[in-house]
Amino acid sequence: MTQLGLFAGGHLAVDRSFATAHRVRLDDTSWIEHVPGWLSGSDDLFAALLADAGWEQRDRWMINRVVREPRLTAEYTDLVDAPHPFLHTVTSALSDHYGVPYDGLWMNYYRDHRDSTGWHGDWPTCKRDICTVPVLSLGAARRFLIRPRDGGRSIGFTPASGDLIVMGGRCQRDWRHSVPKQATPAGPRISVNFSSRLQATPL
Ligand SMILES: O=C(O)CCC(=O)C(=O)O
Ligand SMILES: [Fe+2]
Repeated sequence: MTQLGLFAGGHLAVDRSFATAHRVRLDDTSWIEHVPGWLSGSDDLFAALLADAGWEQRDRWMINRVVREPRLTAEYTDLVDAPHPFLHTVTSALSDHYGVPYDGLWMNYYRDHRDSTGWHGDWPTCKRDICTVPVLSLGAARRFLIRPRDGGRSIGFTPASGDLIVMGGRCQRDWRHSVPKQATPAGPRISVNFSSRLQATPL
């Protein structure tokens, strides 16, 4: 672990060696990677983002009615506006390791076990066949599922606070992912999704 910053008494660091990374091959062209314990000091980052990010309740049209999204969202299309300085360190470590120039953030705040994200592929942040999408988990552990686009068995992960889940290859084309609601109570969770203008631009 390299120590990269001290904020609000907390020791924040990322593992630039990605020593704990475990890659699962989904099919010939898609993969998903779990990196347990990648960020240390995650509770401090969680608390700071909860307090300082610009959380919004979004509504969306579903066929003919407006549906309130079951989570809050904070979007930073330009990394310079990131609500915490350590997010710059996190982003540069991810860009160096995965070879993608990440330059934006998309964050979800799941207030409790009733909040969720339905099955989807990332759009409009991934307009290329091949995209690498890192998602950093902070706070409560929740299930993260991925399944083939046309249906089939899902593969599940339970990223803990500080864990990274990375979707790669054709995941956003051929697979769908979700964070389901759950029956058992869970505390709040934030996910930080990293985006890149490059990947958002079709080839
Ligand atoms: O919260 C997560 O772990 C995933 C969120 C997600 O897939 C998204 O916002 O596109
Ligand atoms: Fe997503």
